[in-house]
Amino acid sequence: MQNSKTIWITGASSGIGEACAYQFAKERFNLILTATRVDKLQEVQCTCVNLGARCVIIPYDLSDLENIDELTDNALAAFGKIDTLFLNAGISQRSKTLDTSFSVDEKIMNVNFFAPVKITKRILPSMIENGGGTIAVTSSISGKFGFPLRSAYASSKFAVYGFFETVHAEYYDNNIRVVMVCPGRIKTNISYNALEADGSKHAKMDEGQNSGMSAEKAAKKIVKAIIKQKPEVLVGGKELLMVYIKRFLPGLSRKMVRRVSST
Ligand SMILES: NC(=O)c1ccc[n+]([C@@H]2O[C@H](COP(=O)([O-])OP(=O)(O)OC[C@H]3O[C@@H](n4cnc5c(N)ncnc54)[C@H](O)[C@@H]3O)[C@@H](O)[C@H]2O)c1
Repeated sequence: MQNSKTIWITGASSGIGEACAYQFAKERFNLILTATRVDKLQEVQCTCVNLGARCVIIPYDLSDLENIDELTDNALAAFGKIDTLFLNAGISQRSKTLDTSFSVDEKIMNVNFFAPVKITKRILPSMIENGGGTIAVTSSISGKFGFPLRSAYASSKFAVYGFFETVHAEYYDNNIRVVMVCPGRIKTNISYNALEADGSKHAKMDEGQNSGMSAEKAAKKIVKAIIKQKPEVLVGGKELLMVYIKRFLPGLSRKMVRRVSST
């Protein structure tokens, strides 16, 4: 039977977002999927429909902040309401702070932080009017501690924690629940699509990424946490230990991070 709930997932054309789309399709959510690549989104849509879900795609480049209100209005119109918003689209970085052009810093902040902020400001009033909703946001363990070659990326992932923990505190009484998704290393295209100092693509599958948890396994855990409206879900392998080392032994954490190879 069709679930009457609707979810909008950004970054649904590959990796974590794609794998989560299939899990939500199996749960019979109505799906709205956004990412840059139309052809990939169409393939994901086709699989979701075959799994029994209703699915609409809205391709969009989230580095374009100007037209986000229109994008959001289109997403709201697709099924008449959005119960769950999963702000998952993201772009990573592979360049040292001083080498990175400011336009790369800006692009990463726009896609990973300002686009989610703008979308949320447009969606939240309708969620409140409908009696509540869930906002899930993909941060990262890089949103808990700095990491070599990730100055803008880590900043954007710290920033979403600050913004969305605040949204949770402010709108809890309106029945709004925020789920912070915090992956460690998941085997996706993230390193391939990461930006170098000049904005070109890293275009490599990094060793650490390659040995990460599969997107499918991560998605099962993430989707369960979103449906149960858990405050936070950490997914990955032994790298997640760093979160606890940072919390309880910050000096040791800094020493360990300094020694990490640059990928
Ligand atoms: N893979 C990991 O190890 C890992 C670890 C921590 C956090 N994350 C986060 O998980 C999220 C998903 O990444 P992934 O690992 O699945 O990588 P991925 O590269 O496979 O997927 C990224 C998705 O975001 C979309 N996207 C990127 N730039 C966009 C833009 N300008 N406009 C619209 N969509 C855009 C892509 O089209 C794609 O659908 C990201 O926010 C990433 O930062 C991933």
